[in-house]
Amino acid sequence: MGGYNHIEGEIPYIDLPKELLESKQWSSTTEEWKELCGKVREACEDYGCFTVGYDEIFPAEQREEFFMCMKDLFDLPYETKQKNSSDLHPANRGYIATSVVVPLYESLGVQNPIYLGQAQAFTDLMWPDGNPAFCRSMNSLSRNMRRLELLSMRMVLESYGIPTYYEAVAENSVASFRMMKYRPPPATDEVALGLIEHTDKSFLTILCKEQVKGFELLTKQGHWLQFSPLQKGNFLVIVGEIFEAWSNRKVRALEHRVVMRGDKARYSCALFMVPKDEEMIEVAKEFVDDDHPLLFRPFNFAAFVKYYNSNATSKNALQVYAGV
Ligand SMILES: O=C(O)CCC(=O)C(=O)O
Ligand SMILES: [Fe+2]
Repeated sequence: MGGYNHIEGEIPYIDLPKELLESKQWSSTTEEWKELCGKVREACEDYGCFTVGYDEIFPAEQREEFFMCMKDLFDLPYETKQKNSSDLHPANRGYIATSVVVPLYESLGVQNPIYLGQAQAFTDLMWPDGNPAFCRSMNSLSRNMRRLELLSMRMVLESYGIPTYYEAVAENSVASFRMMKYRPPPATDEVALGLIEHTDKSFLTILCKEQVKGFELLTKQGHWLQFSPLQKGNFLVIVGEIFEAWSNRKVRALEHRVVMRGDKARYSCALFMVPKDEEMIEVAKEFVDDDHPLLFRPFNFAAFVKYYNSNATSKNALQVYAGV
């Protein structure tokens, strides 16, 4: 397996040039562009994830500022956080409080904070007296993550020779932003599950991490690998189940979990590229032939989420729900 800039702890690191991230024109015929698209695709197929650096465009200070804001958010009273609610999408658009099921985990989801109005509405809900720093910071971080998400998607499609799907995928998806806090285990020498192993219900997920360990991923060889804070790249691009289905399993959804050790709380945030509720997910015809029979029947995204939410303990929910 070749071609990655760097593999540390078995996760590929891909150096996406600053110009590419800044540019609005993501199409090119140069060899360099093609080669880079190939690397992104290979990472999605072989690993289900890759890391990228992003410091020039989104400096560490700005990320740190947002993580400070997030601490204030989770310090708000339960009653306030609970105002952010959603029946169909508790994880993507609502508040998940710590409970017996997830004793260390707490999260708040916001739909499309890449738009200032949406970021403002959430901020007003949490801080009726205002919190402009939070609003600005969430809006700017999520916009940068969305840019990275769209670019990654574009590059994979380009590498498969089907860039024309890009517009539809981008337009028919929403940017679901989720902020998470994990409490440390009750005793410092204890190791405790922060978030159970799962694959994301997204096309792609961009994860931004603070310097507290805990993210673990299942390698193709079947062992759990800790994502080291020293690993190059501050953003992790993760393949989700929807992309796996749409590509007829050409790309692989990454199984991951969070394991808490030590005495520090952990904060993280992620942007999920999820289909709009009404969207039908249908395997792209280019991925089906005599050697690659159709693996998933067309399914509606919201109906699948509803099924998953009521059968959350079932593994391989998508396979059970939409597998041929
Ligand atoms: O907090 C993390 O690092 C991972 C979160 C995650 O996997 C998720 O929200 O789907
Ligand atoms: Fe996840």
